[in-house]
Amino acid sequence: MAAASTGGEAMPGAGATRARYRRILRFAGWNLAVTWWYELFLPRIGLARVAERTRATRMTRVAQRFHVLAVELGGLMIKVGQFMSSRLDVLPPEITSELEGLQDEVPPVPFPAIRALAEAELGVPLERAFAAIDEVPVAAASLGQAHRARLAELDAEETGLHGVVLKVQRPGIDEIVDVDLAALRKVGGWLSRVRLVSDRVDMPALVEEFAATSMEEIDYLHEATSAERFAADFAGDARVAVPAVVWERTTRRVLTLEDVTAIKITDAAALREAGIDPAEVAPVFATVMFDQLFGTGFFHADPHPGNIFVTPAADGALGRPWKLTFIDFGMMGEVSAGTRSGLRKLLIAAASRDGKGLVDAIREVGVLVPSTDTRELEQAMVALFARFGGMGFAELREVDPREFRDFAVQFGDVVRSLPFQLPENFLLIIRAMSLTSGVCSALDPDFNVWDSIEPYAAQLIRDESGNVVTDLGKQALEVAGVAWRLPKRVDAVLTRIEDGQVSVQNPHLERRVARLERTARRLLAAVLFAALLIAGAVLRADAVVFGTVLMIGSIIPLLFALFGGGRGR
Ligand SMILES: Nc1ncnc2c1ncn2[C@@H]1O[C@H](COP(=O)(O)OP(=O)(O)OP(=O)(O)O)[C@@H](O)[C@H]1O
Repeated sequence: MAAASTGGEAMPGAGATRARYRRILRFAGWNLAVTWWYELFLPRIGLARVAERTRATRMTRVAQRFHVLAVELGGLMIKVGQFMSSRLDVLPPEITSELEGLQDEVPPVPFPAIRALAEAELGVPLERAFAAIDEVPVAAASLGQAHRARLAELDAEETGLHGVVLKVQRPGIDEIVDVDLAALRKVGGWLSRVRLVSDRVDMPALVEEFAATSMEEIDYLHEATSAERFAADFAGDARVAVPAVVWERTTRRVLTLEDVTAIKITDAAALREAGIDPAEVAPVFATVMFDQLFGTGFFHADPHPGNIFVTPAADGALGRPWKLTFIDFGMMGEVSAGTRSGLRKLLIAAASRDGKGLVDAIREVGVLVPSTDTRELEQAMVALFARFGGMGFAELREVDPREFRDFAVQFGDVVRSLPFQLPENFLLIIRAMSLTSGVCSALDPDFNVWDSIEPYAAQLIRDESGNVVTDLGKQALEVAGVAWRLPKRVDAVLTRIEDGQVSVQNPHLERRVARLERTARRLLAAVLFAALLIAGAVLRADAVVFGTVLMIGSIIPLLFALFGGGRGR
């Protein structure tokens, strides 16, 4: 792309830095002024219709201009674009879909500049550190680029590694990030003085959240630590491999990792050639991802096909014929204990068709601003359960799909009118889930990713019943509050647990918990339905892809398991 000249620029001087800062502010200032004119001034003089009529075109144009600016400036502006494209909860679809395609469209840095930076960082000439380096990068991104290399003999002996991949940051990226963050803070300050924005988004917090992620991304020591944490989480697990970090050749700006190039996970032809059935990879991949989300709580938030290899075992030495090898630990997410507790409540509320409880749980998860008036949302939830909640599988099949869609659109309006803001870790979870689901369907179109979640939902229910047993005093009232609405079987068990009739030692408890687990399958469907519908609605029913996919996705588990015969045993 011709405009990409400054994206690859090395070491900006003070003049260039100032120019960059001014350019970002000019862009933001101009677009804010135009938006103010249309959205605030025109309605005041009775011309609201003009603002409405031109809104979609204006938004598209702003996004297109930002796209050009981001590609031209590189640095954090690309990340800002990617970040905005994922904020489907707060930004209009005209902006998010235009920026969705914004990839790292920057040219690679010429090798001499990469060499200079790597040598300054490592403190030795590259010839001493490496036996060979491929000067043509494997990949070039806005913050750094990757080169294949071979370790020098001594290092190779010490580490047992030969082939490595060397990730080197773009020279001057620190200064660029500083300038970009300073400009963003300024723009964030402007925006937070606009009521329309400050009512919906905590702008300074959002900028700081973005700044923190960006600072982490330009710290390769952080990525190396994440790689090792992820490796430790799966230590001894024959399904997963992680490249080793060559710490001697790693600094904040240079990351040296074992070269683990293997078969790209979605390369069906190569998998078959290696004697691996792609359909057998899908369930393993799904479980490994859910183990992270529901088990360790530390998850890979960017599991796109380019970041996962399938590594065939040399002569079956791995204990299984192949492994999944993850790379790129720059974007990791965590599922906190608070989130898990909120999700548990969501599960119970959805299962008990408790619209108000569901809204409370959503609030607890931190998705709704505390002062929000949620009556309309509660009504929508109640209507949702009233309309579809009591139907059998056969009946649901008879429902005209347009009715689902109409309901979703109507529901979407209610949700959109609320000050929703998905916390960053939720966006990462949704991102990880949707990438996982995409990879799985590429591997096996018949594979139902929701099947793999069942055991985890069962575990959540098990945890919940554990809480009831161990923390009776605190929980009893709360549980009693929802228990009457629970499906009969769950209700009976919970009541007995509450009454102290079932103790931890009680041999019947296991059986009862096992029954709860089976019931969880039904609960799961309800939760997935509600959660995905909410997510879909929050992410806008009218967004070209994501929202719609989630909306449709939300119907599937509902049809599939909520009232599906035979699954509850
Ligand atoms: N350990 C490794 N073994 C083999 N190839 C690797 C390894 N690490 C990185 N690569 C290659 O380099 C490319 C870029 O690496 P990585 O994804 O880590 O960088 P990035 O700058 O975070 O890129 P992005 O965020 O755009 O995916 C990968 O797509 C892969 O082709």
